[in-house]
Amino acid sequence: MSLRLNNLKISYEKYNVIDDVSIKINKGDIVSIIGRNGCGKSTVLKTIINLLELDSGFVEFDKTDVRKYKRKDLAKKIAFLSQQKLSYPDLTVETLVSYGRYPHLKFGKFLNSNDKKIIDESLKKTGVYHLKDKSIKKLSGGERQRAWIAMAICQEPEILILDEPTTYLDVAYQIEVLDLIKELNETLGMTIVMVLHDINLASRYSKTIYAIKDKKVFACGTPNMIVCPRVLEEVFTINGDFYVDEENKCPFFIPKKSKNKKEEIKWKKYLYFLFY
Ligand SMILES: Nc1ncnc2c1ncn2[C@@H]1O[C@H](COP(=O)(O)OP(=O)(O)OP(=O)(O)O)[C@@H](O)[C@H]1O
Repeated sequence: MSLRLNNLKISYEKYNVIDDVSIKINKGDIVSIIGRNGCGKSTVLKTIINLLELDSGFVEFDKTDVRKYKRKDLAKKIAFLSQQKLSYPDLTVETLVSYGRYPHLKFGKFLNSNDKKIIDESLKKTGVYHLKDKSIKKLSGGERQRAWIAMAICQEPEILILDEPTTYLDVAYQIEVLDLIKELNETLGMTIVMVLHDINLASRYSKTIYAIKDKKVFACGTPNMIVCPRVLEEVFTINGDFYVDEENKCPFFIPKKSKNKKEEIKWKKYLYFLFY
């Protein structure tokens, strides 16, 4: 398995959002992409499954441009979970998870006993087997996220792509979902690419982090190389106190106030206007 994003340049109509981004993902890696809101993280993820037209550059999976794959063939290799939507279809967990088998079905064929076995295994691996007959509308946030992940692993992908998998989850569910993702990486050798907003979680769960700023990769490397004063000041205009998480062997930090004075002044003016 090899995945390379090469010198990507991407625009929405005339508005350029990514100027020159290259990312190399190795088999078995856990890669997180971090950066400020609107810097283009989701845009970059979408190019991996050929959802967007590129101005220039290319994405290569197993040495073949993803634009040359049939959508169904790509879906057998790469599963993509977009940011959680606020409305959910009224499906049982089992039906939702079974959708993961569709890229593997031949035209006009139904799920066979092997597909059903894979569905059951996916439900069990993600700890939602006991919920299989429940509507996904009636699940808690953490359970629902696990059900979506079950659908993705039911696809039996080599790469799992997750756009902010911890959004809307409380801290316990965030850890639960990321522990599950780590376990999938360790036990099934699944390569993980995700966008995370929480830098401490990215530090704890990633092997490699890419930080995006000004439409480019500002820095990439191990958590030790990225979760440091210079990178966080440059990318997020924040500083903080940095520590080592001895148990998880990674850096973590406690942020302090924004260093961007101009932004602070703008907000103060706005609050003044609202309240006086
Ligand atoms: N379909 C679209 N049409 C036009 N502009 C878009 C579209 N999707 C995203 N954008 C713009 O492209 C920029 C990058 O968006 P993107 O969603 O990739 O950022 P992000 O880093 O994932 O943001 P966030 O952290 O807020 O989720 C933003 O300015 C956004 O408004």
